[in-house]
Amino acid sequence: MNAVEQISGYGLSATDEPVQLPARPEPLAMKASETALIVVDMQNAYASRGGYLDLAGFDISATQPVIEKIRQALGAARAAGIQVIFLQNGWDNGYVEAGGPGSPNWHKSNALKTMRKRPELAGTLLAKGGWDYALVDELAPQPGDILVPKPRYSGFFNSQLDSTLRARGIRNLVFTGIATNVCVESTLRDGFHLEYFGVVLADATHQAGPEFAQQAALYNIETFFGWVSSVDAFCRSFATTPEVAVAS
Ligand SMILES: NC(=O)N/C=C\C(=O)O
Repeated sequence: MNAVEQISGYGLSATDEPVQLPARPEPLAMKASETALIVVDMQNAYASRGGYLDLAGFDISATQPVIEKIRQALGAARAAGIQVIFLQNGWDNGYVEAGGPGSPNWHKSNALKTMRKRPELAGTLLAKGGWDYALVDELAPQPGDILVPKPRYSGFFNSQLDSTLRARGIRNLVFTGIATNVCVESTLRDGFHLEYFGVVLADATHQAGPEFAQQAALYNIETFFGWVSSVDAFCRSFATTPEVAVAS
């Protein structure tokens, strides 16, 4: 699918008071109506055994808890009337959108390199319409969510993400997904330059590569490009029912 798709459905919640999201290096004030939860590339390619990252030799053994954390964040976002946007990375099944040897993407994409090394995989990795490209079953888009296809690491490049956000008055982007150090960070950085406030829910993300890549990405985001928070903090901040105090 090439076009942005909105699954028919829900509207915004009645209350739209600003909340203070606990975050590093400081809390961030945001209104639900000006905020989107961005789910980056939660496709079989990045989160499932037998998907692209796994076949290319990256460790994906810790992605299941990330899926569960994203599910929690999605529940809180939808209940609070926060727009949910899924990014989906990949190309047509002839790989025209991937670029040929004239594109750095052709040289750096580990999916394309893996298919060149293993010709029996040709046409399978990140190809629209295939299992590898599909979102993981646990995170199927719901009515009201928006699906934005993208052909490069940054969700803002050659996609309809920016216009989709601006048309809705959205200026805060809450990031989840895989990989923290590639598509999450690339999208958050481009968002920074387009004047979006970017927050990563760290426990709802996972790196491609060693653990230090996760820490480096989070350090960069916290220090230069945005804020770092957690799923628990996000869910509590936007909870639609007041918490009941429990006596200890
Ligand atoms: N979704 C991502 O962060 N992707 C990382 C690598 C790739 O797509 O080759």
